[in-house]
Amino acid sequence: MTAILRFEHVHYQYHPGRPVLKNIHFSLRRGESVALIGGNGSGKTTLAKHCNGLYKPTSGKVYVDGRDTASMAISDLSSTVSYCYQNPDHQIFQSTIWDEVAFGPRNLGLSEEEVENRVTEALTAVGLNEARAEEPYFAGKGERQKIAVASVLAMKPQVIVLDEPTTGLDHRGVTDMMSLIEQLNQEGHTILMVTHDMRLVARYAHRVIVLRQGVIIEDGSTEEVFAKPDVLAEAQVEPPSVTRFALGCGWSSPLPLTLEGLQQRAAKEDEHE
Ligand SMILES: Nc1ncnc2c1ncn2[C@@H]1O[C@H](COP(=O)(O)OP(=O)(O)OP(=O)(O)O)[C@@H](O)[C@H]1O
Repeated sequence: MTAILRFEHVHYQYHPGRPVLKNIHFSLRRGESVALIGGNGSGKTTLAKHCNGLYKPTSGKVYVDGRDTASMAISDLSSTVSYCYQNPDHQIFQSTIWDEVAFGPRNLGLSEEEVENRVTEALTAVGLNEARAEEPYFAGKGERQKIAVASVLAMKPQVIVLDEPTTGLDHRGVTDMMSLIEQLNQEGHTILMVTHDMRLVARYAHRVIVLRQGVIIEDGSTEEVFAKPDVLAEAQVEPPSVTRFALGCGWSSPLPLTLEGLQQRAAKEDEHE
């Protein structure tokens, strides 16, 4: 797999002398499903907003499909990588659901027929095609979240960056949203998901990047990272109960965890909820 997104020694500060991201260096390969985790204020959203050029590094480089984001507009990058806001209300601004989802494809200069096709496909994927004429602001939180995801889908980006996509959703909403994200990944989209929900990480991510105070302190396969409770504790991340269960059995670290085992147990816990 080749790199579709590459951070090279990225530093970022909102205020001089107060760096929020420090020497961030990693690549995402095509088709990966990666979770970005860390405690509150560790820099996850700031990092995520660099992926599509919303933020430009204070120093260092971000490359999207080999192109330096520093010299590109968000609109030029949006067909390759799209960022889905943590709060859908930061993203939604049109008066109907259809217009909201059509906004991005229209900006790409596509024909009205192609725009219609993409909107229908994206709204169908999130189960909202019937509601296309409604006003997004009257939709519930789960539906607004889906509208925001549909808007990203309609751009057909190769990389989808999702910032806490399940926040505020009920159990059914979380299951629907995660099934959709899993399906997109299986169709070949690269996924980078910011989340505090370690059970979702155990079930859906193949790789985990751990941030602490703006520094990547771990980057590895999900089973490798969850086998390091000391790293998770350092990052102020509560390990999923599946790894606590394994630790409780007295297994020595590194734990004999497999991705399949993690996924199965996380799925079982979901069913029992
Ligand atoms: N617009 C801003 N201006 C100034 N400082 C900011 C701004 N946005 C975030 N910060 C600061 O940057 C640091 C990283 O914030 P960020 O939101 O990226 O972290 P996070 O890991 O996503 O947090 P959370 O899990 O709480 O969403 C925090 O100290 C935060 O206060």
